[in-house]
Amino acid sequence: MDRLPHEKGFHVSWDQLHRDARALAWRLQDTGPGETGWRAVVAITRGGMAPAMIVSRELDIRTVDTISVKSYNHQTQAEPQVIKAPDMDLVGDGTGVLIVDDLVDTGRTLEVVRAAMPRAHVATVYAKPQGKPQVDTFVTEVSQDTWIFFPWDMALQYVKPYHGADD
Ligand SMILES: O=P(O)(O)OC[C@H]1O[C@H](OP(=O)(O)OP(=O)(O)O)[C@H](O)[C@@H]1O
Ligand code: HPA
Ligand SMILES: [Mg+2]
Repeated sequence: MDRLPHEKGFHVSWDQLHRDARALAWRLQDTGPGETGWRAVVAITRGGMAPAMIVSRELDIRTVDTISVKSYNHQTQAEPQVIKAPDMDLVGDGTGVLIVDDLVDTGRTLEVVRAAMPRAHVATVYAKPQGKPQVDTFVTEVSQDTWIFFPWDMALQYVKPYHGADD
């Protein structure tokens, strides 16, 4: 958590992520591209891959591609760049394509992704206020000063009991 000073932490377990990604799929059913269905899911690597797997399973979308955006040069935030594009013959201008990421924070990643596929539908599991305008569908909003910790970045560990903690 060395990027920004965040006031709060929101810790997401695998179980919670599974439920929230399923809730996202549930929402997307009603906002989908109608009878033709989604043509493909594009996951934004790497955080979008686990949610994209769950969403594509729930919506029975078998075609899944990836896009990779690099936003940081070591610790310095730089102009985000697409370093791995999806198959452009497949995704075209994004019509019928569902883009999935774990969260939107500032929205800079999604700005770049949207520029590549302007007609795609963008979905994230979590959203912070600054990035919300970049997202079409999301499940849970957290405040801008909250850092979201994902299960792949955490481990179970021992916690001292309250009793005797000050000894
Ligand atoms: O809205 P933004 O401010 O652009 O931030 C959101 C992006 O940042 C994180 O990815 P990161 O670039 O850390 O890479 P990762 O998915 O490989 O962890 C997160 O998974 C989003 O993709
Ligand atoms: O709150 C966050 N959690 C994890 N990764 C992130 N990348 C940007 N914001 C976040
Ligand atoms: Mg990411």
